[in-house]
Amino acid sequence: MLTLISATPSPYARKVRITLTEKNIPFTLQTEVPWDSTTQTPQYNPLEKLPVLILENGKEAVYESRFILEYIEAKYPDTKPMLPPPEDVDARLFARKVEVLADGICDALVLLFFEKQRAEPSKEWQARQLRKVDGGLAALAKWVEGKDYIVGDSFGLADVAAGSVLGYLRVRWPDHPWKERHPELKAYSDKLEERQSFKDTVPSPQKISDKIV
Ligand SMILES: N[C@@H](CCC(=O)N[C@@H](CS(=O)(=O)O)C(=O)NCC(=O)O)C(=O)O
Repeated sequence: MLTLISATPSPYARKVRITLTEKNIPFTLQTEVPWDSTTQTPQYNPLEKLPVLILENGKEAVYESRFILEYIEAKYPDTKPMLPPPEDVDARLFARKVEVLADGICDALVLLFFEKQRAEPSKEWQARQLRKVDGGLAALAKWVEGKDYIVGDSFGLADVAAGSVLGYLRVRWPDHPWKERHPELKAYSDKLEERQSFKDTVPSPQKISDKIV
Protein backbone atom coordinates (compact mmCIF):
# COMPACT_ATOMS: atom_id res chain seq x y z
CA MET A 1 0.00 0.00 0.00
CA LEU A 2 1.11 3.60 -0.54
CA THR A 3 2.29 5.60 2.48
CA LEU A 4 2.09 9.39 2.61
CA ILE A 5 4.43 11.26 4.93
CA SER A 6 2.40 14.30 5.95
CA ALA A 7 2.15 17.01 8.62
CA THR A 8 -1.05 18.23 10.25
CA PRO A 9 -0.90 21.85 8.99
CA SER A 10 0.69 21.11 5.58
CA PRO A 11 -1.30 22.54 2.66
CA TYR A 12 1.01 20.74 0.22
CA ALA A 13 0.36 17.39 1.91
CA ARG A 14 -3.36 18.19 2.08
CA LYS A 15 -3.46 18.42 -1.73
CA VAL A 16 -2.19 14.83 -1.92
CA ARG A 17 -4.50 13.60 0.86
CA ILE A 18 -7.54 15.18 -0.84
CA THR A 19 -6.56 13.76 -4.24
CA LEU A 20 -5.96 10.21 -2.96
CA THR A 21 -9.30 10.35 -1.15
CA GLU A 22 -11.22 11.74 -4.14
CA LYS A 23 -9.70 8.99 -6.34
CA ASN A 24 -10.42 6.30 -3.73
CA ILE A 25 -6.75 5.25 -3.65
CA PRO A 26 -5.99 3.62 -0.29
CA PHE A 27 -2.94 4.88 1.58
CA THR A 28 -1.37 4.88 5.03
CA LEU A 29 -0.94 8.32 6.57
CA GLN A 30 2.38 8.88 8.39
CA THR A 31 2.12 12.19 10.26
CA GLU A 32 5.40 13.91 11.16
CA VAL A 33 6.99 17.21 12.10
CA PRO A 34 9.61 17.58 9.34
CA TRP A 35 11.79 19.90 11.43
CA ASP A 36 12.02 17.54 14.40
CA SER A 37 14.93 15.09 14.73
CA THR A 38 12.40 12.23 14.78
CA THR A 39 11.34 12.82 11.17
CA GLN A 40 11.82 10.04 8.58
CA THR A 41 11.38 12.48 5.66
CA PRO A 42 15.13 12.82 4.84
CA GLN A 43 15.34 9.02 4.41
CA TYR A 44 13.05 9.35 1.40
CA ASN A 45 13.59 12.94 0.21
CA PRO A 46 17.14 14.43 0.14
CA LEU A 47 15.43 17.85 0.07
CA GLU A 48 14.01 16.96 3.52
CA LYS A 49 10.52 18.19 2.71
CA LEU A 50 7.17 16.49 3.04
CA PRO A 51 4.80 15.43 1.56
CA VAL A 52 6.54 12.28 0.44
CA LEU A 53 4.67 9.43 -1.24
CA ILE A 54 6.36 6.12 -0.38
CA LEU A 55 5.48 3.55 -3.05
CA GLU A 56 4.16 0.03 -2.46
CA ASN A 57 7.68 -1.47 -2.28
CA GLY A 58 8.34 0.70 0.79
CA LYS A 59 11.62 1.91 -0.68
CA GLU A 60 10.98 4.15 -3.66
CA ALA A 61 9.48 7.57 -2.99
CA VAL A 62 8.01 10.49 -4.90
CA TYR A 63 8.31 14.01 -3.51
CA GLU A 64 7.32 17.63 -4.27
CA SER A 65 3.52 17.87 -4.09
CA ARG A 66 3.00 19.02 -7.69
CA PHE A 67 5.03 16.05 -8.94
CA ILE A 68 3.27 13.64 -6.54
CA LEU A 69 -0.09 14.71 -8.01
CA GLU A 70 1.27 14.34 -11.55
CA TYR A 71 2.57 10.88 -10.60
CA ILE A 72 -0.82 9.84 -9.18
CA GLU A 73 -2.68 11.14 -12.24
CA ALA A 74 -0.31 9.20 -14.54
CA LYS A 75 -0.22 5.96 -12.53
CA TYR A 76 -3.94 5.79 -11.69
CA PRO A 77 -5.59 6.84 -14.96
CA ASP A 78 -8.70 4.73 -14.38
CA THR A 79 -9.78 6.55 -11.26
CA LYS A 80 -11.56 9.90 -11.18
CA PRO A 81 -9.48 12.30 -13.31
CA MET A 82 -8.34 15.48 -11.57
CA LEU A 83 -7.56 17.16 -14.89
CA PRO A 84 -9.61 17.85 -18.04
CA PRO A 85 -9.17 15.30 -20.90
CA PRO A 86 -5.78 15.25 -22.69
CA GLU A 87 -7.20 16.97 -25.77
CA ASP A 88 -8.18 19.98 -23.67
CA VAL A 89 -4.60 21.24 -23.43
CA ASP A 90 -5.35 24.82 -22.45
CA ALA A 91 -7.72 23.81 -19.62
CA ARG A 92 -5.13 21.33 -18.26
CA LEU A 93 -2.42 23.99 -18.39
CA PHE A 94 -4.70 26.50 -16.66
CA ALA A 95 -5.39 23.99 -13.85
CA ARG A 96 -1.66 23.61 -13.32
CA LYS A 97 -1.24 27.41 -13.38
CA VAL A 98 -3.80 27.67 -10.57
CA GLU A 99 -1.77 25.10 -8.61
CA VAL A 100 1.42 27.15 -9.20
CA LEU A 101 -0.32 30.25 -7.82
CA ALA A 102 -1.85 28.43 -4.83
CA ASP A 103 1.46 26.78 -3.93
CA GLY A 104 3.21 30.12 -4.29
CA ILE A 105 0.85 31.68 -1.77
CA CYS A 106 1.63 28.77 0.57
CA ASP A 107 5.37 29.33 0.05
CA ALA A 108 5.02 33.00 1.04
CA LEU A 109 2.92 32.04 4.08
CA VAL A 110 5.57 29.52 5.19
CA LEU A 111 8.32 32.14 4.83
CA LEU A 112 6.23 34.61 6.83
CA PHE A 113 5.57 32.01 9.53
CA PHE A 114 9.29 31.40 10.09
CA GLU A 115 10.34 35.05 9.73
CA LYS A 116 8.05 35.92 12.62
CA GLN A 117 9.97 33.39 14.76
CA ARG A 118 13.36 35.04 14.22
CA ALA A 119 14.94 37.04 17.06
CA GLU A 120 14.76 40.16 14.85
CA PRO A 121 12.16 39.60 12.13
CA SER A 122 12.76 41.70 9.01
CA LYS A 123 9.85 44.07 8.39
CA GLU A 124 10.80 44.39 4.73
CA TRP A 125 10.93 40.63 4.20
CA GLN A 126 7.56 40.15 5.91
CA ALA A 127 6.02 42.96 3.83
CA ARG A 128 7.32 41.32 0.66
CA GLN A 129 5.81 37.94 1.56
CA LEU A 130 2.51 39.51 2.60
CA ARG A 131 2.37 41.31 -0.77
CA LYS A 132 2.67 37.94 -2.51
CA VAL A 133 -0.08 36.43 -0.32
CA ASP A 134 -2.48 39.30 -0.95
CA GLY A 135 -1.65 39.59 -4.65
CA GLY A 136 -2.04 35.84 -5.07
CA LEU A 137 -5.40 35.82 -3.31
CA ALA A 138 -6.65 38.67 -5.51
CA ALA A 139 -5.68 36.69 -8.62
CA LEU A 140 -7.33 33.55 -7.22
CA ALA A 141 -10.51 35.52 -6.41
CA LYS A 142 -10.76 36.64 -10.05
CA TRP A 143 -10.49 33.02 -11.25
CA VAL A 144 -13.06 31.81 -8.73
CA GLU A 145 -15.63 34.62 -9.20
CA GLY A 146 -19.12 33.19 -9.68
CA LYS A 147 -17.90 29.61 -10.17
CA ASP A 148 -18.36 26.38 -8.23
CA TYR A 149 -15.16 24.97 -9.81
CA ILE A 150 -12.27 26.90 -11.28
CA VAL A 151 -11.70 24.80 -14.43
CA GLY A 152 -14.68 23.57 -16.39
CA ASP A 153 -17.75 22.39 -14.49
CA SER A 154 -16.29 19.69 -12.26
CA PHE A 155 -14.04 19.40 -9.22
CA GLY A 156 -10.37 19.00 -10.08
CA LEU A 157 -6.72 19.82 -9.43
CA ALA A 158 -7.25 23.58 -9.44
CA ASP A 159 -9.87 23.26 -6.70
CA VAL A 160 -7.65 20.91 -4.69
CA ALA A 161 -4.85 23.47 -4.74
CA ALA A 162 -7.02 26.54 -4.20
CA GLY A 163 -9.00 24.83 -1.43
CA SER A 164 -5.79 23.74 0.30
CA VAL A 165 -4.27 27.21 0.45
CA LEU A 166 -7.53 28.75 1.69
CA GLY A 167 -7.79 26.00 4.32
CA TYR A 168 -4.19 26.74 5.32
CA LEU A 169 -5.02 30.41 5.87
CA ARG A 170 -7.89 29.34 8.13
CA VAL A 171 -5.48 27.41 10.37
CA ARG A 172 -2.17 29.30 10.01
CA TRP A 173 -3.48 32.87 9.90
CA PRO A 174 -7.10 32.87 11.18
CA ASP A 175 -7.35 36.67 11.39
CA HIS A 176 -6.13 37.39 7.85
CA PRO A 177 -8.98 39.45 6.26
CA TRP A 178 -9.26 37.36 3.05
CA LYS A 179 -12.85 36.30 3.78
CA GLU A 180 -14.05 39.91 4.12
CA ARG A 181 -11.87 41.14 1.24
CA HIS A 182 -12.96 38.36 -1.11
CA PRO A 183 -16.44 37.06 -0.13
CA GLU A 184 -16.51 35.00 -3.34
CA LEU A 185 -13.38 33.16 -2.18
CA LYS A 186 -14.97 32.50 1.20
CA ALA A 187 -18.14 31.09 -0.39
CA TYR A 188 -16.04 28.92 -2.73
CA SER A 189 -13.88 27.66 0.17
CA ASP A 190 -16.90 26.99 2.39
CA LYS A 191 -18.41 24.84 -0.37
CA LEU A 192 -15.18 22.87 -0.86
CA GLU A 193 -14.87 22.27 2.90
CA GLU A 194 -18.21 20.43 2.69
CA ARG A 195 -16.67 17.69 0.53
CA GLN A 196 -15.81 14.48 2.41
CA SER A 197 -12.21 14.66 1.14
CA PHE A 198 -11.88 18.08 2.76
CA LYS A 199 -13.69 17.05 5.94
CA ASP A 200 -11.27 14.11 6.27
CA THR A 201 -8.21 16.36 5.90
CA VAL A 202 -8.87 19.52 7.91
CA PRO A 203 -5.45 20.99 8.78
CA SER A 204 -4.40 21.67 12.37
CA PRO A 205 -1.36 23.36 13.98
CA GLN A 206 1.60 21.22 15.01
CA LYS A 207 4.11 21.53 17.87
CA ILE A 208 7.66 21.96 16.54
CA SER A 209 10.04 20.72 19.29
CA ASP A 210 13.42 21.53 17.71
CA LYS A 211 14.73 25.10 17.20
CA ILE A 212 14.61 25.90 13.47
CA VAL A 213 15.46 29.57 12.96
N1 LIG B 1 7.28 22.70 -2.69
C1 LIG B 1 7.12 21.70 -1.68
C2 LIG B 1 6.95 22.38 -0.34
C3 LIG B 1 6.83 21.39 0.80
C4 LIG B 1 7.15 22.00 2.14
O1 LIG B 1 7.60 23.15 2.24
N2 LIG B 1 6.92 21.21 3.20
C5 LIG B 1 7.29 21.63 4.56
C6 LIG B 1 6.23 21.22 5.57
S1 LIG B 1 4.76 22.13 5.47
O2 LIG B 1 5.16 23.53 5.40
O3 LIG B 1 4.10 21.70 4.26
O4 LIG B 1 4.00 21.82 6.67
C7 LIG B 1 8.57 20.94 4.92
O5 LIG B 1 8.64 19.72 4.82
N3 LIG B 1 9.55 21.70 5.39
C8 LIG B 1 10.78 21.11 5.86
C9 LIG B 1 11.95 21.92 5.38
O6 LIG B 1 11.74 22.90 4.67
O7 LIG B 1 13.09 21.53 5.72
C10 LIG B 1 5.89 20.82 -2.03
O8 LIG B 1 5.00 21.34 -2.69
O9 LIG B 1 5.86 19.62 -1.67
